Amino acid sequence: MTTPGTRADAEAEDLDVEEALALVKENPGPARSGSGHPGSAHSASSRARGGDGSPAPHHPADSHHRATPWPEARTTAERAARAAARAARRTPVAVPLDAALGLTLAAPLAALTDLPSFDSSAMDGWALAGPGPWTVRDEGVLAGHAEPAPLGDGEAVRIATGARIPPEATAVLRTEHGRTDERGRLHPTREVVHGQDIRPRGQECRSGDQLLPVGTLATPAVLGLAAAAGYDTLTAVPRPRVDVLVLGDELLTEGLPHDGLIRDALGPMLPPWLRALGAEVRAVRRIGDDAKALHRAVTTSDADLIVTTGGTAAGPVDHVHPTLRRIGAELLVDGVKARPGHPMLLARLKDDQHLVGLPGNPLAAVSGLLTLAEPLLRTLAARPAPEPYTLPLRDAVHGHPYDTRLVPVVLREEGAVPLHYNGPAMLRGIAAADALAVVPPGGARPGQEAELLDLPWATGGIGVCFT
Ligand SMILES: Nc1nc2c(c(=O)[nH]1)N[C@H]1C(S)=C(S)[C@@H](COP(=O)(O)OP(=O)(O)OC[C@H]3O[C@@H](n4cnc5c(N)ncnc54)[C@H](O)[C@@H]3O)O[C@H]1N2
Ligand code: MOO
Repeated sequence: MTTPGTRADAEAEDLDVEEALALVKENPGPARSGSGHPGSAHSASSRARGGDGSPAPHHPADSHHRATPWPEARTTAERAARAAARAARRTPVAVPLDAALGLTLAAPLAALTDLPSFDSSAMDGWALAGPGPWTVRDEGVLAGHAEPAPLGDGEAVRIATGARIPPEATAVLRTEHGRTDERGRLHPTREVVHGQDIRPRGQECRSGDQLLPVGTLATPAVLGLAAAAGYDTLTAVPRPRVDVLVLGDELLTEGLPHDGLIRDALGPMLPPWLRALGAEVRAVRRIGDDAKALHRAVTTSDADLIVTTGGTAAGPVDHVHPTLRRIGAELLVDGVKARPGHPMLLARLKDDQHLVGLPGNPLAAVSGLLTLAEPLLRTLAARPAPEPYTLPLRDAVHGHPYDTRLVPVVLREEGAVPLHYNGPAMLRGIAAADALAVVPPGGARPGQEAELLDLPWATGGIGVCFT
């Protein structure tokens, strides 16, 4: 059976995606002070929040003049996605349940059946009619079997949990609450209440009842409920499609680094991470430092988002800016006051197509992923923004004078513990981390609250599913 919310009328379907998007709160902004991790045992303290919601100090160097403050960069990415989703008039899709994990419902989940759909036994035991003792039928009733014959007064039948209740039955007696005498008659060992252990048809819902609204995230439990309620497919906001372009002539895809060549760390890291952010990754292409190939790859892609890695700076083979200029792309974010990752960028290629340029340094790429790609993909996928939260930092963290720092931390009872090996070219810290702490310009004292960005595998939420 197909989801009833899948309508032929394209206009109506567009409205459904709009509706799903509208339900997604705008970025709630800076983390509230003293807000502990929503799902952790950490209690909140009451210090001022982390992040750099306050205006960044004036930067003296003009090298930095275009750079966007970190919080604003995230808001810009989210707004760009809202505009793109409107422009693209994206139509909801009918997705089989086994492929729908992590999608957002674009139609309400209305029950296609009563639940339970028939009166059923809640326990293994006997279905009874009238007061005992009862004569017990020879043949029992199992789950999934045809409707049993009606019971006469004083009659009982063996019944399994989930089996259909025979017509005229008045109660179910659990196996452990009945005994049969030498003549085979059944006696209760405790009082029998009318209707006990019978799940009446429609107890959980009636056909047509709304079970979940538009905008609900398809969690494993939602998939289970949808199946129980008769669905084979869900009507969902389509996953944003992403193409990944890995730049750099120095990159190897296997073996040990040699002769100045290094392993590509981003090709293996980005696709599963992007999927955890709600994307469908279609292609991962290694472009080298070839401006022509980059131009071709960008202009022939029909992805909602192109993610490039490397080539964002101003070196001789940094082709991202020249390519964007050549195709007349609009730079929405050209550098962010963030460390690592300050050369990250966001460009609008078409009304419904964007490009996120991640710096080549691997931790700088992570920073760009969470600063620009995460809000963009989350919004396109109509996923709700994670509730911002703060925790005290166990140790002091050096700050950049003007920029926000994103520092890998592990979350412990005593707060967020900053990790070493957090340089832009290093993945050793982030690979051991639970979250990134947002350290405001100027740094943080021990005990100071810092906003935290959870990593998808550490949230314990839907993000753990790298579908
Ligand atoms: N003159 C300046 N030079 C640089 C600046 C600057 O402001 N002025 N910024 C530095 C910062 S900060 C960063 S971050 C990088 C960003 O550079 P690009 O995005 O142009 O990246 P590349 O130059 O291509 O590579 C940088 C670095 O990362 C390595 N890399 C690249 N791709 C990968 C990959 N897939 N896996 C592993 N490692 C990768 C590459 O070999 C370089 O070592 O620019 C600074 N320079
Ligand atoms: O942005 Mo770069 O990552 O500071 O190294």
